[in-house]
Amino acid sequence: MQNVTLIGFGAIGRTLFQRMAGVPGLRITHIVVPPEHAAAAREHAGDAQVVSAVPVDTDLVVECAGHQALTEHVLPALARGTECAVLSIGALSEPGLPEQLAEAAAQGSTQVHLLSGAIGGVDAIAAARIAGLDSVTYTGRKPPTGWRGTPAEDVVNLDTLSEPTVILENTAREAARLYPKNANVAATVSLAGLGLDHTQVRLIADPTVTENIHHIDVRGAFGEMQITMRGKPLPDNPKTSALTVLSALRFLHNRVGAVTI
Ligand SMILES: NC(=O)C1=CN([C@@H]2O[C@H](COP(=O)(O)OP(=O)(O)OC[C@H]3O[C@@H](n4cnc5c(N)ncnc54)[C@H](OP(=O)(O)O)[C@@H]3O)[C@@H](O)[C@H]2O)C=CC1
Ligand SMILES: O=C([O-])CC(=O)C(=O)O
Repeated sequence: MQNVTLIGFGAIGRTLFQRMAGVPGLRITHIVVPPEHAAAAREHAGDAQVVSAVPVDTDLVVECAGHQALTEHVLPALARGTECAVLSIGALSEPGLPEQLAEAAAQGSTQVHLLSGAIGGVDAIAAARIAGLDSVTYTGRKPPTGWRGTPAEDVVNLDTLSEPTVILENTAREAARLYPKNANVAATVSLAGLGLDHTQVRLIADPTVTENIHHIDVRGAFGEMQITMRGKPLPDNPKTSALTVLSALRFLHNRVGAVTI
């Protein structure tokens, strides 16, 4: 039995926790939340313990909390030798953080896994990179509700928007800096491919759609690839596609399955 600690108990953490019930070979034993959320989290945590730090004897950590959790919890866990899987990939746009994660994992002789989250095709981009990539572009399109609480509110009036409107056209690094909760896919695609400074990103607020739509165009020595994902958002967080939870579940299933895919 592998003991798993979740960091974060928001839209992803709660859904993942519910879906993990009954998965053989794995159990979520601890959930790390900010102290002010501890009482509310205990109401939904079942037998898992709600704590403020990752326990030293956990086998595996899954982060679904945000930028701060990477420095506060993931770096020390890796340095102690605990394997970690990360969903807040947008946070890796902070200069130095990818190197810090790599150094902490090396110090602990373990690995940090950057999960594919809301997007598919990360395996293909990372494989194609080996032979050389010419261009990687990413377009993220969400309904106006998906942009609430972000700098998009200074660019357009989300309440009255009547047609698709580009709110950012820049590099993946700039997209992740300005829209950390909406540019995880941009950061993932970049880290698999040409890097944050060489991946072009367009973010669009679109009142005509109800899904989170991710489109990737990749060209290189391998050929070409175009992927469009139309992800249904989680009911608790319109910024987050439901597939993100499933990508973490896939990772966990692969930890214990005799065959991994
Ligand atoms: N890789 C991908 O494709 C995707 C990644 N994500 C990322 O996954 C993460 C979780 O998303 P989601 O569940 O939708 O977000 P939510 O905002 O619903 O939940 C995140 C929770 O983590 C808590 N939290 C923040 N900091 C810490 C910390 N240091 N330690 C423990 N808990 C903390 C938050 O508390 P509080 O509200 O008080 O801050 C909140 O309760 C986000 O970073 C998001 O950007 C999301 C979608 C796709
Ligand atoms: O669709 C999602 O789940 C989240 C998203 O756009 C992103 O963070 O890039």
